[in-house]
Amino acid sequence: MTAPQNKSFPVSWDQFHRDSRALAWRLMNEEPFDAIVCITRGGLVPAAIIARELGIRVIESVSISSYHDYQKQGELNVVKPICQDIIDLDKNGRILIIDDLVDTGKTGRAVRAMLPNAHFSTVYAKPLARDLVNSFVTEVSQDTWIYFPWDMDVSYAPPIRDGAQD
Ligand SMILES: O=P(O)(O)OC[C@H]1O[C@H](OP(=O)(O)OP(=O)(O)O)[C@H](O)[C@@H]1O
Ligand SMILES: Nc1nc2[nH]cnc2c(=O)[nH]1
Ligand SMILES: [Mg+2]
Repeated sequence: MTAPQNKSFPVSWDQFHRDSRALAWRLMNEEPFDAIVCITRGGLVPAAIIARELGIRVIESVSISSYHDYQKQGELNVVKPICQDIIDLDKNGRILIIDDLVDTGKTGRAVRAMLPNAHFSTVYAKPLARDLVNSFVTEVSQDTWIYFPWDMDVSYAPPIRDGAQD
């Protein structure tokens, strides 16, 4: 159980695109990769952006779910495992694992165990799991919840003097 995540970090589509591109720039130093394994669902969007920037056309997914009740993490459930062809490719150490973020690190650790030689990258990282990833773009504090553009909608914001929250 981690501290309550009572700060918020909303991310727009523009910002997420820019941050994912920044990660692709960093990965230019680690190339070449034979394939991307994205951790769905959150890893799908950054994987698409990075695949485009680095010219990677082999994309596999591994589906892990553990946040069954909004911010509450429960038991880890591997909904779709990685196919054997990709596990075999890991021997060459040229697989890139992509996710949107690491928080406690529980999800990332499970995928790391499946592909021990892979390079693991996320767009955002919280301190508890920062050392688990080989590269990331932005660190946010452990008590912050990141809101991704696909989880948000445009809505009315009351004026600051009427008690708007930041
Ligand atoms: O480091 P952890 O504490 O394990 O949390 C990180 C994981 O949590 C989120 O996925 P989630 O389980 O919510 O599923 P989703 O990607 O399908 O939204 C996020 O996309 C990461 O995969
Ligand atoms: N959207 C979102 N999902 C998460 N899963 C674990 N931590 C987070 C977070 O900060 N934001
Ligand atoms: Mg996820």
